[in-house]
Formats: sequence, structure tokens, C-alpha cells
Amino acid sequence: MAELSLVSGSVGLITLQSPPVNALSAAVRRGIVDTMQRAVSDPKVRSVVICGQNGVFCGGADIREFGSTMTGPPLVPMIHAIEAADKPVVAAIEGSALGGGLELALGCHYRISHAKARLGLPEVTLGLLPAAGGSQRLPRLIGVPAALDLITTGRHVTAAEALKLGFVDQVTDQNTVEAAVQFALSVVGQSLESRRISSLPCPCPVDVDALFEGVMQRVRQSARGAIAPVACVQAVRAAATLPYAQGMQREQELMATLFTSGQARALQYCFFSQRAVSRWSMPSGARWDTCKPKPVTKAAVIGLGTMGRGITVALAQAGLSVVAVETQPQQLKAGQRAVSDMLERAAQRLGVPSAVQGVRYSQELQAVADAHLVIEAVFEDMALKEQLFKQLSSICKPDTLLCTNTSALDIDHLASQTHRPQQVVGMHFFAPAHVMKLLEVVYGPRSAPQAVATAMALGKRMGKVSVAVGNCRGFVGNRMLMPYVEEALFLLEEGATPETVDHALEEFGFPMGVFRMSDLSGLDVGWRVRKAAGLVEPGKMSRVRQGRRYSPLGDLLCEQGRFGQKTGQGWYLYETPGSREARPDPWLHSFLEEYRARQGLVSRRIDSQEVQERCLYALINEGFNILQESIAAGPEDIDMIYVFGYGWPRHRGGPMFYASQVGLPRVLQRLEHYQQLHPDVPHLQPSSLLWRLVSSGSPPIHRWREVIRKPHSAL
Ligand SMILES: C[C@H](O)[C@H](C)C(=O)SCCNC(=O)CCNC(=O)[C@H](O)C(C)(C)COP(=O)([O-])OP(=O)([O-])OC[C@H]1O[C@@H](n2cnc3c(N)ncnc32)[C@H](O)[C@@H]1OP(=O)([O-])[O-]
Repeated sequence: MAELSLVSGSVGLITLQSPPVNALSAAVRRGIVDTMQRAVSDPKVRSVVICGQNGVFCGGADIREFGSTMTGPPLVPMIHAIEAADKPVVAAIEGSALGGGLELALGCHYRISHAKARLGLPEVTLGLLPAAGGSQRLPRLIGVPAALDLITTGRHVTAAEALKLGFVDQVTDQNTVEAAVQFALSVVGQSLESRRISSLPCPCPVDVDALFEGVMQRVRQSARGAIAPVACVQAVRAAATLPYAQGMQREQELMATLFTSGQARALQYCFFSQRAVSRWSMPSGARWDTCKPKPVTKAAVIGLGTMGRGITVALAQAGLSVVAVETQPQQLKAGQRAVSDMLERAAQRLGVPSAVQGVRYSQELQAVADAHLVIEAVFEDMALKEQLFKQLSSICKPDTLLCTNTSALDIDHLASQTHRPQQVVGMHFFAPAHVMKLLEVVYGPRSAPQAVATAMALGKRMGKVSVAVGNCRGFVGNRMLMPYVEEALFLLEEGATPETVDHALEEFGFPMGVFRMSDLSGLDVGWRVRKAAGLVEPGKMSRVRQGRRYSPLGDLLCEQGRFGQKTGQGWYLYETPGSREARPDPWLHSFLEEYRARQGLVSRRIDSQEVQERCLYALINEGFNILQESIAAGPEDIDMIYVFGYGWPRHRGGPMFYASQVGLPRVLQRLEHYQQLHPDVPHLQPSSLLWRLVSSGSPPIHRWREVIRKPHSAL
């Protein structure tokens, strides 16, 4: 929908009307074509301004339409008609001009932007490329290198940067539409030839081949198997080397290869899932739209170790007044210094005032008494946390929320240490807490829905992707990680090496394989968790613990002080303790051979397919158990946890989406296959929910919740 009105006597004002972001749906495109034709043919109209309703110019093509047959006027000729108009057309950009929205503006002869607007061509983040002329017009306007950067990264830029780059003509902090109308009045009668970007030559870099080879190499490396960034480079290359019309044809050809790709579907699923997880629900029926969060302006953090420092920074950057408590004077001093440095550096980088003044420090627990919300990030020890929750329960006001950053301990047990279990939830951040986007909000059986609502709202305010999950061992992320890590260890026992396992997982798209990741986070972290679970028997080689198969390989390395990067030795060798470059370790290879010989294991060749299937399907299977138990409300919750917290490649959609793409019958069949080979490994036993989904005809992922909700016999 678009509306045409005459303003200031001779300006035709076209307003896009499709809340919330005026996406270019079929109806909006039809409205633009109709209103443009009327504006061009109306003699009273001497210039045109295009703007968006509700302070948003346009969020691009309507992503919801991608799954169905496209109807209505196509974008490319619509924009060509605007560019070809013989009356000046000015885009009044407020809020966002993204994707097709910016391409629409690039079809206009002038662009006036509000200072707070965000502009960009983020199609690559949806597995696509700018296919309404953006890959051909932007390079002509701002040059090839700058266009390559914006199109291959999909990053949003400020109006100030857009002005500097040259694709907006004016920036205002006043009324943008008014400024655009005045501008449109001022350019009536001026020649438009040089304002039709498609007719401009593309400024070609001296050695165009070298430039594109260099960019393509970099893009392929960082893409880790994603196809859209590669196609984006090829489209911009067409702009640099072909006349406009041929370049446009190349753009459309490349888009056709992406539009129906599995990766595009996965990335668009992630787009909507990232928004869907904020609409949380609990098994009790409590939901995001029935529980009002409590206001939180004063927060407290207890423990200024690595996690406590990151959480303090994230809270301060979100504008809260924070009191950080650390009882150890040395640790308090070091923590205060680290937090101040991080806040100063971030302020410089973002060009905003620093939030250092918003943080107070204390050695006294009493200092948290008037906080609205307290997050403890002390050492991961149950006895220590029990003691702390008892103290907080008497120090804090009755309605103060008590949150724990534990990554595995029982939330409900900690709640039982207080007089207000309903006010206790987990807020599980991921290291570094001021950088990682994911926040697991963990509710126990006695957590009040308003406590969940408040923690979720605070997560959103901190710029986190917050996912509400139920209390169980390891919550969602770490619980699914256990079978993934165990399968990797079993594969070493059967003949693989850390290099071959990691290569297969990095080939799949993970930034780091399981063994490099383990060396980074420290083998001793998992060792402590296994000890707490009673699984570790120092020096023992037995491969059955608590009635199931167990690999003591990790324990044996830890007993030799091989904790990974921090000790310079782990599954790999490092130049010095703390260095990051992993090198294959001949000692570890002979250690594995000796271990197999002592265990009577016969080594065999293991290919990438088996590594990927066993590690990923075991993880996915645990995901089905989690859905079955309603620990997670839907597959989107699990997928966003893995995409934003565990490096699951976004172009693979997340573990559950990936399973739906592979095909549930295939996942089931492969799990059964490996379970027959390894009957002593319970986590290969297919989840009953997986069975049920397959026997219900493997419905598409957006319909899994119906099957999950349907009453069923446990048999
Ligand atoms: C040819 C052409 O070359 C190609 C092919 C394309 O153009 S491809 C498309 C390229 N465009 C994009 O990649 C921009 C995508 N959007 C955004 O980045 C953000 O939305 C935003 C604009 C910066 C606003 O952020 P926000 O935080 O204020 O609100 P929100 O919660 O995100 O969004 C508010 C609501 O609007 C929905 N929404 C947003 N953009 C949409 C879009 N382009 N299509 C359909 N729905 C959209 C969103 O799902 C949510 O719905 P619901 O969850 O409420 O039901």
C-alpha cells in the first residue's frame, strides 16, 4: 500500500504504508507503481518525495513472501521506472533503508537521510544478494571496494557513514520528510541525467582481477561454506566489468542460484527464529504477552572473575547502575581495572560516552541490598553458591530477583536456599559475556513467570538473543554438547585423530572443531564437571562408568596437566602457554595408539561423513529429548542457542532445522545404524519424539510443536 498526496503546492509525496517496516510486499509494490504513474502524469506535480509511514523508510523485500510464488509488479522494472522519471524523485530516509529498501532509494535521484537512520544491503545475511539493482548501482555510486564491503558483509551503516561514502546527499536531524520536500522543490528543472546511477560508469580499480581474486579468497575463507558471499563478489564483479544491462542480467542469474537454496531457507529461518524466541512460553502456560516484566534500573554482580567482569560491562553499557562486589581485595582491584578498560575501549570504538561512572565497586555483600536484580558469577561450586544464596536471601529486598550465571548447577536447588524460590532464575551468559549474543534464561519449577519476563526483558535491553529454557543438567546448550563431545572421544578411541575430527566439523561450517574448542576453553573445565558427576576415577582406564560407555581420554590428559592453550598442551601443541595456534602433537598420536593397544581397540579409518553424523546426530537427538521434556518450547529455541552460543553455522539454520533439511527419516535411520554398532552408548538411542515425528510423516519444522503438544503414550 502506498498513498500519494500533494504537498507544498507541487511536490507529490508518496508514503509507503505497511507496518512495521514497510516491507516491499506485492501490495506495496503495486502501490508504488500506481502512485508513481499518477505523480509523473499529473502536471501539478513537479517533483516527488518517497517516504515511509511510522518513521521507517523500508525494510526491503517482504521476506515472508519468499516461500510462496511471487505476485504483483516485480521490483527491478518498478525501480527503473522511478529512475527514468523526468521529474526529480527524492527518497526521505528515516529508521531503516535496507535491502530492497535501499535499492529503491538508489533508484531515486536524491537521498535525504535522518541522522539516526540505518542503511545497508544485508541480503547476504539471508543467503541472498541485492537483486533489485543494488549490486550494480552501489558500485557505480561509491566505488567497487566500498560496495564490496557493504554487500559481502551486509552490515548496516549510519547516515553519517553513508554520506561520507557518497550514497546519501544530505543528513538532517530535523523532520526528514520536510527536509526532503524542501530539497525536492529546490531541484525542480535540474538535469537528471547524472542522477540516474545506472547510466554512470563504474569506477574501475587499476588491477580489477587482483582486487577480486583477493576479495574472493578472503570471502571464501570467512564464509566457511556459505554460498551467498561468493555470489555477492561475482555480482559486483559484473558491475565492474560489464555494461549495466548485462550486469543486471548477471545479478538476476546469480540470485536465481541462491533464492531457492537450502542455505537461504536456513538463514531466513534464523531471521524469524531470532525474533520468535523473544515470544517465550513456559509449560505452565505463562507467556511473553501475559507477564509484565518488573522495571530494573539498579543491578548487582557478585564475583569479578572473567564472567563477572563481562556481565558488569554488558549491564553498564545497557544503561543500568551497577554495583560489582568482590570479596578478594586483589581480585576486586584487578576486576575494577579490567571493567573500566573494557568500558573505555568500547566507548571509544562506538564514539559514545563511557559508562564507567555507572559502576560502583565494593568488598561488602551488603552493598547489593537495594538492587532490583542480582547476578552471581562466583566460582562454579555448589557449596559456595548455596552459602551465597542463603546470604542474599536475607540481605536483599523481598522482590529482588536473584539470578545465577551457573552453566550447569541445579537452579531449583539454589532456589531452595532462599525464602523466595519464585524470585530465582538462571541467567547463563557465554564468554566473553559482553560480546557473546546468547543468554539462556533458566527457570525452575518454582520460578515466577514475572521473574522470567524480567530476565528476558533485561536480556533484550543488553542486546542479547535471550532464550527461556527449563532447568535440567546442562540446561539446553551444554546438555546437547555432552553427547557431541562424547562421540568425538569415542571416535578417537576407534582410530580418528583430533585433526581429522576437527577438520570434518570445520568442513561442516563450525569456526572450530570440538578438540580445538576444548583446548580454548580448557580441558580442566569439563574435568571438573565430570568429577562433580562422579564419573572420574583417577588413573583408571575402565571404559564403562555408571553403566554406560565412557572414554577416560580427557581425564588421562588432565591428570598430566594438559589443559589446552593455557598450558601449551592439550589435544594439540601450542608454541607457548596461552598461544592460540594449534599444531598436531606427535606425542598425543603415540599416546592414542598406546591407549588403543592397552584397551585392545583396533584402529580403523574414519571418514568425515561418520564424524559429522555421529557428533551432530547425537547432539540433535538430545535436542529432540529436550523438546519432548518441554525444557525448550520449540525447535527455534534450540537453534538460536546453538547459532548464537555454540558457533553452529548460521547457513545451516541450527541443529533442529538441519535435521529437518537432512530429513528426519534419514537422521533416525543413521542413529539406529550407529546404535546397533555401539549398543553401550545410550545417547544414540533415537528419541521417542523423533520416532513420533517420523511416524507422523515428518512434518515441516514449523509444525513440530503440534506433534510435541499432542498427548501420546510413552511406550
Ligand atoms: C530484492 C532485495 O535485494 C532483497 C531480496 C531483499 O530486500 S531481502 C530483505 C532485506 N532486508 C533485511 O534484511 C532487513 C530485515 N529487517 C531488519 O533487519 C529489521 O527488522 C529492521 C528493519 C532493522 C527493524 O528492526 P527492529 O528490531 O526494529 O524490528 P524487528 O523485530 O526486527 O522487525 C519487526 C517485525 O517486522 C518483521 N520484518 C522486518 N523486516 C522484514 C522484511 N524485510 N520482510 C518481512 N518482515 C520483516 C520482523 O519479522 C518482525 O516481525 P514480528 O517478529 O514482529 O512478527
